[in-house]
Amino acid sequence: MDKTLPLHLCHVHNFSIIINRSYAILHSIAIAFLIYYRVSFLFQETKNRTIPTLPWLLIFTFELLLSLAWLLRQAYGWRPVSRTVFPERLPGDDILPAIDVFICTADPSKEPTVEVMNTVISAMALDYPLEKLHVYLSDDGGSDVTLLGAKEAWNFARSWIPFCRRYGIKTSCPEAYFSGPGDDHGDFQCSEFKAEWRKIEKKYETFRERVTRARGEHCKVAEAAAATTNSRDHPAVIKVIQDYSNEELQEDQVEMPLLVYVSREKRPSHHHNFKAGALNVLLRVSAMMSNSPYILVLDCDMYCNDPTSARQAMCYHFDPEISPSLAFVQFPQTFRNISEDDIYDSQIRSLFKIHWHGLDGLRGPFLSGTNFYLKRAALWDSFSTQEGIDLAALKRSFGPSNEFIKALGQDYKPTFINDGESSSMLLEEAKVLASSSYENQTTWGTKVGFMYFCVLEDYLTGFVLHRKGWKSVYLNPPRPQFLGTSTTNFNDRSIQWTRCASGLVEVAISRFCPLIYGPLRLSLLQTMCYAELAFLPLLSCLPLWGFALIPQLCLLNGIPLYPEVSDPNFSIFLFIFVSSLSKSLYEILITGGRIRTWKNEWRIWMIKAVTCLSYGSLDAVLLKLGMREASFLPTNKVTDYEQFKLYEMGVFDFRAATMFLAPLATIIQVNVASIVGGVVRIMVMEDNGDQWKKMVGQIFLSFYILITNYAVIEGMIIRKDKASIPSSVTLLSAVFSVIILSLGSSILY
Ligand SMILES: O=c1ccn([C@@H]2O[C@H](COP(=O)(O)OP(=O)(O)O[C@H]3O[C@H](CO)[C@@H](O)[C@H](O)[C@H]3O)[C@@H](O)[C@H]2O)c(=O)[nH]1
Ligand SMILES: [Mn+2]
Repeated sequence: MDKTLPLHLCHVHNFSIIINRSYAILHSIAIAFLIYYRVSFLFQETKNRTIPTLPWLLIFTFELLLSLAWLLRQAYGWRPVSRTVFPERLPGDDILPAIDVFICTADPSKEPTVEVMNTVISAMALDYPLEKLHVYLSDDGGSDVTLLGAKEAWNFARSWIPFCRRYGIKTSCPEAYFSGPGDDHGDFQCSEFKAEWRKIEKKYETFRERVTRARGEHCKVAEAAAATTNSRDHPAVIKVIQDYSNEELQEDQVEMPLLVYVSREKRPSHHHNFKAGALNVLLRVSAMMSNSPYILVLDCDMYCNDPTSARQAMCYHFDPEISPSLAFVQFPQTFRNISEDDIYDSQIRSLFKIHWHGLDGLRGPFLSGTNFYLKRAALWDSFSTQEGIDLAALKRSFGPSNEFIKALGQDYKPTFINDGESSSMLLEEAKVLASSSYENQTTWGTKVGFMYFCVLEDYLTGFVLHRKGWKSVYLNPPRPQFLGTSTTNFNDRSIQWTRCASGLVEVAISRFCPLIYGPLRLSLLQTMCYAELAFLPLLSCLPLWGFALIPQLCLLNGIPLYPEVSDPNFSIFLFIFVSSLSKSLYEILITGGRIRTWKNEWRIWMIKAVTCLSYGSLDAVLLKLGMREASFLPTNKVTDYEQFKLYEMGVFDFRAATMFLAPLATIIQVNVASIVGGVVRIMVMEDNGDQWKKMVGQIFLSFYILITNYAVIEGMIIRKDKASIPSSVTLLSAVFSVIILSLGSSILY
C-alpha cells in the first residue's frame, strides 16, 4: 500500500450548504411571523373576535406541529457530503480481514426461492479472497425448499464464481446477468467466452427450473396443510452446504466460499423477535465457524449488483485513523423495479438520495436494515472487551456457551475444518446457540446484538450504536452496489409503511425517545435527525388530518382562518407555501428527479399521512397499552404482472384494503362538499366582496388538495376498471363525510 495516497475522499456539498442554510433562515423567519400572527389573535379581547377560538387554536396547533417537523428536518441539510473510495490502493489480499455475509429469509411463499438464491450466489461471487468470505443463510421459514435451493445454489456457484472471476463479470447476480442487456463481459468477445457463456446459461436454466419446480410443489403442499406450522415449531437445523457427490465435479475442485444454512429453533412458547432474532442467531452460529470481524447484512430481496462493495467498504474499515470508531459502512437501498413515475415512492428517494448524505456529514447515516458492512465487535456491549472481566458476568450477558465466550476475543479463529471431529463438536455447539431458549436471562437484544425493542431493528440498533459513540459512513457510488425488489402496489406499500410507522412511533413514545435518550451523547444535529424520523408519523398524520378537514369545515360555515388577500399577513402564508414547494423541487432536481417526481411525492406524502402513518401511530399506541402484539409480516416479493403494469404506467392501483381507501375518499368528498357549499354560501349570503377575500386561503387549500389528489377522484368517479375504488368504499366514505360535515359544523362553533 502506498501510504501517501488516501484510501478515500470526502466531498463537502458547499453549494447545497449555502442553499440549505439560507433557506432555513428565511423560512424560520416566516414561521416566526406566522406564530406572531396566530398568537396576537389570542390576545385580542374576546368581544372583538369575529372568529371562534377553537378552530383557530386547532389550526395553530397543526401549524406548530408541522413547523416542528420542518425544524427537525433542517438538520439533514446542515452539512451534506459524499464520498469516493480507491479500493485499488488497499493492501494485498493476505492482510484483508475476513467477512461473514448474513442473508435472512422468512417465507418461501412470499419470497421466491430463486430470488433468494440469487442473493446468495451474488454474495458468494463478491470480489474478495474466497477463504475470507463466508455466507450464512438464515431461514425463518424452516423450509425444505430453501435448504434444497441452497444446495442447488452452491452447485451452480461452482461454475458461476470461476466464470465471473475469469471474465471480470460485474453483474454477479446470475438472474440479472442473464436477463440483462448482455453487455457485461469485459473485453472478452472470443469464441471461448461465448462457448463458456452458453454453458453457464444452460446450467443456470437447469438450476432455475429445479428450484422453481420444488417451490411449486412445496407451495401446493403447504396450501393443502392450511398453514406451514413447521415455520413456527421446529428444532434448529444447521447445514454446511457442500456437495461433492457429483463425481464429475470432484475432479476439478474449485475453491468456494463457505455456505451455511441456518434455521434457528422455533417454539410457539418463545418469542422469536423477527429479523433481529434471526440476525443474533447468525452472530452466534457464525462465531463457531468463521468469526469474521466484519459482517455484511443482506435482505433476501437485495442482491449484490457489483462485486466490489466489500473492498469499497474496506477502504474505511481498513483505515487506521477511522476504523477504531467506525461501526458500519452503509450503502443505499436501491431497487431494480422502479418505474420512471414511481407513484408510491417505492425507492424512498429522499432518504437515500438526500437525508443520508446529510447524516454522513454529521456522524454517519442510520443503519438501514440491509447493505451494510458492520464491525462485529461494535455489537458487543463495551464492557465485554474490557480486560479482566469475569466469566460469570460474560455469561450473564452472552449466555452459557463457553465456546461462544471464547469467540468474543478479537483474534479468536475457530478451528472449523469441515468433516473433522472438532468441527462436528462446533456444529453441535452452534445448534445450542441457535436454540430458542439460549437467550433466556441474557442481554441479547437489549444490550448486545441487534435490538429487539421494536420491529425496526435497524433504526434502533443504529441509534444505540451512535449513542455509544460509534460512527458510520455512507457510500453511494454511481453504480448501485446492491439492487433490491421494492413493493410496487398500493396495498403492499401501505402495509409496509404502516409497519414502519408503528416501529418509529414505538421508539418515539418509549424510553428510547431520541429527544430524551439522545441529547447527552449525540450532537444536537444528530439528535434532531433521529427525532425527525421517530416523530415523522405523529408529526405528519395529525396536522394533515387537520389541514384536510378543519379549514374546509370552516369554509363551509363561513369562518375565515387565514388573513384576507389584501392583508400583508397573507404573504406570510404564501411565502411558507411557495418556499416549501421550491425547496423540495430544488432537492429533486439536483438529484436527477423530474417535475413529475415532485408532484408525485407531495401526493404520496398526503396520502401516506392520512392512512399508513395514522394507522401506524395508532398501532404503536395500542402496543404500548398492551392491547396488541407486535408483528412483522414479510412483504410480498412475488410480482403480480398486472399490478406491476399499472405501476409502470403511473396509474394508481386501488385494489387495497378498505382501511387504506376510505380515508382518501372521505377527505376528497369533504373537500368537494366544502368548496361547493362554501362558494354557494358566499354567493347567496354575502353581497359585498369581503367574504370572498377572507376565504381565498381556504378555497385555495381545498383546491390544492383536490388537484394534487386528482388520482383519487379519478379512481372514485371516472375509472371503471378493476383497480378503481369500489363503489362500496365510496358509499361508506359518503356516510363518513356526512358525519364529519354535520358533527364538525356543530363542534367548531
Ligand atoms: O421474522 C422475520 C421477518 C422478516 N425476516 C427477513 O427480514 C428481511 C426484511 O423483510 P421485508 O419483508 O423485505 O421487509 P422490508 O419492509 O422490505 O424491510 C425493510 O424494513 C426492515 C425493518 O426495518 C429492515 O430490516 C429491512 O432491511 C428493510 O429493507 C427479509 O429478508 C425477511 O426475510 C426474517 O428473517 N424474519
Ligand atoms: Mn424488503
